[in-house]
Amino acid sequence: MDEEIIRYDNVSIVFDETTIIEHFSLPVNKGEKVILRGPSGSGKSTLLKMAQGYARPDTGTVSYRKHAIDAETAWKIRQETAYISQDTDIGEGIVRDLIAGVFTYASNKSLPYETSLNKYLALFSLDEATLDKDFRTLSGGEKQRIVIIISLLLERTIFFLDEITAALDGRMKQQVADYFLSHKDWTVIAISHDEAWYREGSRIIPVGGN
Ligand SMILES: Nc1ncnc2c1ncn2[C@@H]1O[C@H](COP(=O)(O)OP(=O)(O)OP(=O)(O)O)[C@@H](O)[C@H]1O
Repeated sequence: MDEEIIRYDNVSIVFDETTIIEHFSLPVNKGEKVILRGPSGSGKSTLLKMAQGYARPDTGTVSYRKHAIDAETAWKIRQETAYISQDTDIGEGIVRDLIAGVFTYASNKSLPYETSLNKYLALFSLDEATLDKDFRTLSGGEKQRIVIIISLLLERTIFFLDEITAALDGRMKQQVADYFLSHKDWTVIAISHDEAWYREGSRIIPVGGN
């Protein structure tokens, strides 16, 4: 039987008296690859934020594994899912130290991330020398790939991806999209305008007026 991960049920949200999202409904089952497509300002990022409890609908409900999202479930969701955005402002310092810092948190401590790190660097065409650079000196595309790698090292299987390939070149857009789309068990809700995400097996969901 299909295992429901996220469900938007008749969700509406109003900001500053403007209705941004109106009567949006979408069930997302385990393993589905959902691509949200819509004009700028149509509320795509807000929908992803709702799925992690960072935004609340004015009417309707958003559920995670059949439980309406509230403060308690939001905490659990953030432990179990990964949100990656195109905002790569994750801090300063040497890349290797930044990555190590993520794994000093109690909840991530048991993950043997070092064994996977080199595999991901190679997969996304980053030199090992990148680890010894100051994060601030990396290009936008390099920063984006490091942020993606950190999320992958956390070994989550539910991903909310907000335009994560926007700063990458054509070949790398494809490489990253392929990686997320190819894992059968992973549940992915991605916002992207890049063609790399639009392919057989992806479920394209229009948001707003398109
Ligand atoms: N917390 C907030 N308070 C007020 N307005 C907000 C808030 N969050 C989002 N908005 C507004 O809601 C609208 C939708 O924003 P959102 O970022 O969800 O759109 P989007 O479809 O992801 O846009 P883009 O494709 O440009 O990233 C925008 O006009 C934004 O300014």
